[in-house]
Amino acid sequence: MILNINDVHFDYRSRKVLNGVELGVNRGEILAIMGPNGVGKSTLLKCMDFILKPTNGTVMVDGNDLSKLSKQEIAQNIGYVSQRNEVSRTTVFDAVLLGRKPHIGLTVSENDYKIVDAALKRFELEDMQLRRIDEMSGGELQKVCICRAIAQEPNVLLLDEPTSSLDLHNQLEILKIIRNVTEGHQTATVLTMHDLNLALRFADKFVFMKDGIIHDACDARGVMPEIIENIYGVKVHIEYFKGVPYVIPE
Ligand SMILES: Nc1ncnc2c1ncn2[C@@H]1O[C@H](COP(=O)(O)OP(=O)(O)OP(=O)(O)O)[C@@H](O)[C@H]1O
Repeated sequence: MILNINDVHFDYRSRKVLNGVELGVNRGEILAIMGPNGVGKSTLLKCMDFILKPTNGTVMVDGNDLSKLSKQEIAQNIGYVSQRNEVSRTTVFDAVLLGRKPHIGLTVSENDYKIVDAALKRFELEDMQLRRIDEMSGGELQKVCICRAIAQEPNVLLLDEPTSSLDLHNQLEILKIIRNVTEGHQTATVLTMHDLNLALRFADKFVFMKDGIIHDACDARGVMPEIIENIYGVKVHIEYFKGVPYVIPE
């Protein structure tokens, strides 16, 4: 496993949010963290990147305990895109180049520029590369932030609701890129998402959070109506179309 979370606890002062989370992700896999609002999905992603330090438990990346790594080593291993994208006055090009920061020595290399150019092309952002990110739409900015994380070339990519501002075309395109990168580079992606059907289409594994722990873990075919009802309190049917399961609320 490239990422292993063992017995992770986290409290915001007296408020207990994570209460012994266990999960693992293999190379080449996309894992979707599902669950209702406020259950702790974003908190768990932040603990996986040590933006928040777990009050107990370990996060292991590629066999390394995150608590023993420097900030730069963590950034070489883990890329994180927040649910709330921060806006500065930089251009799209500079914002994506920032993704190379953990790898850059004294100067930016030809290889760094090559990786940035390739990422911009992949995300169809070349024509926008000189635009300022504080003048972009929510969806354009979300694409730039994911593009930057891909240019970072991390072993593990953490994405908090990566498609929340994207139109249908961009949702599918960005998730295809994430799938291709995860499989092609044999890295791992962990994402949170509220759209069950989009997650069922792109993720390999699912964990459902409830009461601060992972309540259910399965692959797409293991997602049963009982799990959805138990987690969200909504009765659903699951139908298959072209081999992909779809969740239909009653
Ligand atoms: N900085 C903070 N200080 C105190 N409590 C917080 C803080 N951030 C989040 N919380 C609380 O911790 C709980 C988990 O929040 P978190 O953002 O991890 O949930 P989530 O599952 O990602 O929710 P959503 O699906 O709505 O994005 C919530 O009850 C939230 O109010």
